[in-house]
Amino acid sequence: MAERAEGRTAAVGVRSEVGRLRTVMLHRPGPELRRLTPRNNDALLFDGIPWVGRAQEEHDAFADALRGHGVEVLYLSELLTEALGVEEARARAIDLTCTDLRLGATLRAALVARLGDLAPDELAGVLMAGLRNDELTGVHSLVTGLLPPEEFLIDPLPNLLFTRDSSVWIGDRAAVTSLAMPARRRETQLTELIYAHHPRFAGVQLILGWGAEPVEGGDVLALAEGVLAVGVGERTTPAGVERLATTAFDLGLAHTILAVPIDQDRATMHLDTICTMVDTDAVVMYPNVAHRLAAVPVTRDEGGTLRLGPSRPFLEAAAAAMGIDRLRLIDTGLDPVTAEREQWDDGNNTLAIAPNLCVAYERNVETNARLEEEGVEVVRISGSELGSGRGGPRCMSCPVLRD
Ligand SMILES: NC(=O)NCCC[C@H](N)C(=O)O
Repeated sequence: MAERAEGRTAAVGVRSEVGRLRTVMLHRPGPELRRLTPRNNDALLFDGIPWVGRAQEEHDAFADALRGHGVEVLYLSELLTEALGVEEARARAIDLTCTDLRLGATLRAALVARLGDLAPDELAGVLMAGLRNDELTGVHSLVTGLLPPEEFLIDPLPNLLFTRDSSVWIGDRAAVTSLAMPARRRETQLTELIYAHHPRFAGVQLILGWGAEPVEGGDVLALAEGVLAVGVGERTTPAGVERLATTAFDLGLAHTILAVPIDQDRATMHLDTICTMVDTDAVVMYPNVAHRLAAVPVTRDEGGTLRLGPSRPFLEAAAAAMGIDRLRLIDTGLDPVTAEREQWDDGNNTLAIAPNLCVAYERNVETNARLEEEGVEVVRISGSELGSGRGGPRCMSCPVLRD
């Protein structure tokens, strides 16, 4: 529980994937998406050039669907702007942004001064959308003179949309993650500023932190109280799992971590691209991997040493760690081609609002139909533009409070 500045108490904490969702942090896509071009979209981890206005409409509908189910929606950009009203946060933001070695001393000094003159909302805007060389007028340095006009002096962060990855609540702690891909690394500086300085999160203790062994929130599933599944693949590394496990055990936040090796592919970049929970004892999973997904239980012995158990089929290992007889697999039963198409379009990336109630992209018609046949109510949202960044409803949401 955290004390708000004005003395009221803001509830925080996540101990489940499916407990009723009370508060969530989203990021409404903004000017940072307008930075995407056919020349930079691959490096910026988008598979196309989204129509920004339509992406915003789709995102507004997503947020409305959540509010319609009683969920409080916090926006990352608003939290960031408010956090930057705190002088210490502002100084740190400018300092971190301007350490970039591409800048050189002269330009760095000029940028520090220029950013220091901005109001909190303007500064937040630059931190999110970046700054092109030709947008910095009136500064003459060797670096600005030699760099092409379209070069970014501060990189844009179009993947802020995927708030799932840049922080994750484990119990009542906010874990600031450490993102693997260069295009996303700076995002966690912003989430750290929010949690460290926004009055809403006063008193919340942070764990992990940016710039360390990679752990991404999309790989972390809170299967049950004290049990986390953590994907190990393109993003979260074995060393990241070691740090997460050590931290969670030290703080009594978990007793078992299931390390789940996943293919090192873009299509399966995070565990939540192939498996999400839809009930306290049920998951929906990409059928093309369901038969071979395995988990290695990580525990700690009394001497404090991390211990790896034998690798077992994921469902078995998860049920054992959760202390239940069986973790049900909602088998989408799709033929491999349809399954592959719908997985690519984040059909398995559902966001639970409550047990047996989830948000999913409408385009994954067959996966959604199977979920409904199994008694899971599906709130459908459009994601034709949002999906071009390869992320679905779970990726686009960071739960801050769940029952
Ligand atoms: N949890 C998720 O799977 N997040 C989706 C992240 C998509 C983003 N374009 C990325 O490549 O990191």
